[in-house]
Amino acid sequence: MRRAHTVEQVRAAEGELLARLPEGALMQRAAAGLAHAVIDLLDGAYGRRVVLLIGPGDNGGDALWAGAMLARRGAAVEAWLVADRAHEAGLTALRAAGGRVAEPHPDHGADLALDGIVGIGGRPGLRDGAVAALRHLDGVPVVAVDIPSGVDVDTGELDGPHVEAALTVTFGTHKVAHLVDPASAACGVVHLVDLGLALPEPAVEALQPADVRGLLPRPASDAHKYTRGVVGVRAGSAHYPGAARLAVAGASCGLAGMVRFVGDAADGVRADHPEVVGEGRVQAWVVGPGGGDAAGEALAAALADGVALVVDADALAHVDAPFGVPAVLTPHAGELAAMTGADRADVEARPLHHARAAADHYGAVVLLKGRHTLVADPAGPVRATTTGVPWLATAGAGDVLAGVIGALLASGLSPYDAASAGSWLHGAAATLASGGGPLTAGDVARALPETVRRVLDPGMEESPA
Ligand SMILES: NC(=O)C1=CN([C@@H]2O[C@H](COP(=O)(O)OP(=O)(O)OC[C@H]3O[C@@H](n4cnc5c(N)ncnc54)[C@H](OP(=O)(O)O)[C@@H]3O)[C@@H](O)[C@H]2O)[C@@H](O)CC1
Ligand SMILES: Nc1ncnc2c1ncn2[C@@H]1O[C@H](COP(=O)(O)OP(=O)(O)O)[C@@H](O)[C@H]1O
Ligand SMILES: [K+]
Repeated sequence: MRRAHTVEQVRAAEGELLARLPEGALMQRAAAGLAHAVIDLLDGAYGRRVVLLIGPGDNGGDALWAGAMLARRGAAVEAWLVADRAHEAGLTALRAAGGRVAEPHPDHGADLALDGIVGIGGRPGLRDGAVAALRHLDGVPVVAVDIPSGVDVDTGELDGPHVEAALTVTFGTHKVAHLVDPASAACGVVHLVDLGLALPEPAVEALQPADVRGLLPRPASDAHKYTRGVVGVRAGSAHYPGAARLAVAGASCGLAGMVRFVGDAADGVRADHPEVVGEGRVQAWVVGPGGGDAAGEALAAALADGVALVVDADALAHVDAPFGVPAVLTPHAGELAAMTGADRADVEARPLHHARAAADHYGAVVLLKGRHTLVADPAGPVRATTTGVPWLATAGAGDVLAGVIGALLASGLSPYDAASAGSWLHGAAATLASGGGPLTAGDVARALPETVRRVLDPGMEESPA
């Protein structure tokens, strides 16, 4: 599991460790990890040109100490001080290693810039000195120290200018902004340097292949189709028959024992999936994709069964709070805005806030779709999905997602686990189907069994941030 903690949690954990370690030891660990990550990225230090952007606090201290290590290995290192003060011991170390301090200027020839403007002590936005210095670094890859300066660390929100990093090297644990958009999109690849912190339950977490492997249902040796769970799909309409077929395609990923379908598009559904049967008992319903005007009735019919639900698309407009049955609500930003009366732009700017608030309001798991989909439960950390590719932003992809989550719910996973593992698989299937190029929603559904096969193979590595 990738875990992300708040600034307050990090400060408390660091405080305990600082009291036991010699002064400066933690910063040395952080700076050494940072310098190694830079050397990896530059494929060496000797002869490379590195600019350090140095703010007033310990974040700048990390960058200065790392700069000193790079200078000792033969890099030409120049520190630009963008605040009214800078970490004294770090400055002394940089100078002693042959690095120099300079005013920001355009003729630096830098191969890379280190952003040590602010870390977890920073407020959103950047001050003028930092903005002016960054203008000279247009086109130069930036490695953010701990956090791309200017983002809101605990919410992942943006308010004013911020650094766009190619790589972020963080310390001790991930921070919320590394996982939650829009800030996480400014982090680039995120690399964690372990500091040995003892940390409490995280605020946000992201499943890794081993976590998904642990959650996925596997048929027992004496399994039959009913013990594996039956998922029902109530979807589609005369207007949107394709949504029914795509939701069924997701549900037919093989993770449940049987799929039932109720709706107008039964002929098309059976042409795609001859194994799909009609109305009957289910352990979970998927309601809403392409449901049109009949989505309210479909939701009422599914609710009458008293089983777990995935509520998507047109059915979301008929959800009352509190919802009262185990459920996953799967809005995109526009749908969540319509449900709660918020502005769509505000949902996109503050997805963590809105996902959490909606989960509390409805007393249900809310899966807010986006680049990093968020899964909020009324209790427990929010889960962010870091699998997937932008090609997945394609019509019908959400229908497939609803189907997969339904299959996992029917197999016995909790709404929280079904939503987060389903979203992870959906993103991973998109990456597999894309192979770097375009895809359709049907391609994502077809890639699901191979994605499951790969994740069940314990050799699969960590997913990227
Ligand atoms: N603690 C530890 O054990 C370890 C910590 N480590 C490192 O320390 C970092 C935290 O350092 P920190 O606490 O000194 O805060 P930091 O982020 O450098 O900010 C400093 C000052 O910046 C200012 N400022 C605020 N917003 C601003 C803005 N938008 N634009 C410009 N300036 C702004 C504000 O001061 P002000 O000017 O408002 O008085 C604020 O006080 C952490 O991220 C990690 O890198 C590692 O070494 C591992 C061990
Ligand atoms: N930039 C992006 N990168 C990766 N995935 C994305 C991005 N934008 C959207 N997605 C994903 O694409 C899917 C789109 O679903 P949705 O908006 O419901 O489409 P539809 O209603 O057409 O099925 C969601 O799973 C969402 O998380
Ligand atoms: K920084």
